[in-house]
Amino acid sequence: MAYDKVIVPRDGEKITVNADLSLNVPNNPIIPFIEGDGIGVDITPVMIKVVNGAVDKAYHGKRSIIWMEVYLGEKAAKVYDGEYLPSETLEVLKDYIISIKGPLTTPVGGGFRSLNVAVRQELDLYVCQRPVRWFEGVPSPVRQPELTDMVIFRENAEDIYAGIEWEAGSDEAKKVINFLEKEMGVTKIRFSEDCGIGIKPVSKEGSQRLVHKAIQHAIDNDLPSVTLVHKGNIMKFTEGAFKEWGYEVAAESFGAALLDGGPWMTLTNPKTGNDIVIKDVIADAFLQQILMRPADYSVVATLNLNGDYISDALAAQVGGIGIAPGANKGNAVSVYEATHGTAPKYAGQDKVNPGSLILSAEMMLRDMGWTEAADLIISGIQGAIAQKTVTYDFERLMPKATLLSTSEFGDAVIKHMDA
Ligand SMILES: NC(=O)C1=CN([C@@H]2O[C@H](COP(=O)(O)OP(=O)(O)OC[C@H]3O[C@@H](n4cnc5c(N)ncnc54)[C@H](OP(=O)(O)O)[C@@H]3O)[C@@H](O)[C@H]2O)C=CC1
Ligand SMILES: O=C(O)CCC(=O)C(=O)O
Ligand SMILES: [Mg+2]
Repeated sequence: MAYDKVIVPRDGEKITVNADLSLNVPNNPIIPFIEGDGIGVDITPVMIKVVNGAVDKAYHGKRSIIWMEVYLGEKAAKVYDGEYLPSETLEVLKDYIISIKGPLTTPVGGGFRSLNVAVRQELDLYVCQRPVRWFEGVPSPVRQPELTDMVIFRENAEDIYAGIEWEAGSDEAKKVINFLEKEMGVTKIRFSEDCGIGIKPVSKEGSQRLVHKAIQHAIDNDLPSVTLVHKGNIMKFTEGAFKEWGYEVAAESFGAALLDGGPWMTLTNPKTGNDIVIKDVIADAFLQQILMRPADYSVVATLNLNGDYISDALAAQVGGIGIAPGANKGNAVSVYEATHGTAPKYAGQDKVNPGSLILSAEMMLRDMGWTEAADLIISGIQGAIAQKTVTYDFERLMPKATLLSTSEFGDAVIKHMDA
């Protein structure tokens, strides 16, 4: 298929999806990439170099990734005459199934709030999967960072990220407030004259498909628990319902039974025979417990806003968002991306840590079944950190470390791939 601005390489093939959602990955898959704004220009080429290095080392030319640039954000606005979110890009991301993106700035005054959120919603990438693990030697603010080993499953399509809100004083806000007061009997809007209004949609279907994926991940990876994190004591019909629907899907789809009379549940992992506990915790208590008792948590399933906060908080425990990977996943299509943003003050300085995007690519390779290349990336990162050859974010906290630039760190990762 010919696109308007995207040049499809001749020497690659498409990844396709089977009816059971498994992937057919050719030996020369075309993978679309989005450079990203801000530090995207620094980290994306380094990620590509590291991935190519791992694939070459693992498969000696029998497999290779054929990269295809597609455009979103500021670069798209240049290529597509002012369009930040070209429909062609969304089409390519859908057609090619697996892709990877750098971070994007939300344009000031644009018609949408966040391009990143827009991509997730347009492609219905309803899972934001963010693993949090510690690499030996990474500086951490906690005493035993090795105890933090979790995978966040953040709902990615609903909640306040739907962007349904009206500015204080606007006709729309007044209209909604009027409706709430006159027709819904609401008496608790404290200052109704100057009040912004936001709506938080949370559905049964949206909650259950997310929790289903989280439980399946625990089964596939033989993990001991899935924790539903919510603020259901305050937001009963959104966050509270998420919890109820989560337990319901555990019982109805996976045969979970009440543990000691409930509400916690347990199920037997059909693949290993081990128990998986399904439990829940209120979000504020959870933020305390991840510091005090991180070993109690493994898979975490939560709503969109909680997941956003929890992602950065947990990343901090294992070294910060310089080393926090992620993936946005739908039923077939996935877009891999780091947890961090565009860090504009460092843009173009060849300074920041490319680890988050490299580890996002490592997740991508593993999901493609290219585990040998994925393993090499892990050993390369471990080796570079063990030698204390790191970027500024680690170097400033690590005694006697050698400061590397973004590109030098990428080269160090490649150098240590055999380690
Ligand atoms: N998915 C996405 O594309 C996301 C986009 N954004 C967007 O990014 C922009 C900037 O957001 P902001 O709130 O500043 O958050 P950022 O995540 O961009 O940066 C915050 C801080 O985190 C640290 N940091 C971020 N990335 C790295 C890295 N690769 N290596 C080392 N340290 C890193 C830096 O800390 P220090 O100063 O201590 O060195 C940086 O100042 C906004 O427009 C926001 O909307 C935000 C989050 C996600
Ligand atoms: O899109 C944005 O600007 C922020 C998104 C974000 O913080 C996240 O996905 O973690
Ligand atoms: Mg965030």
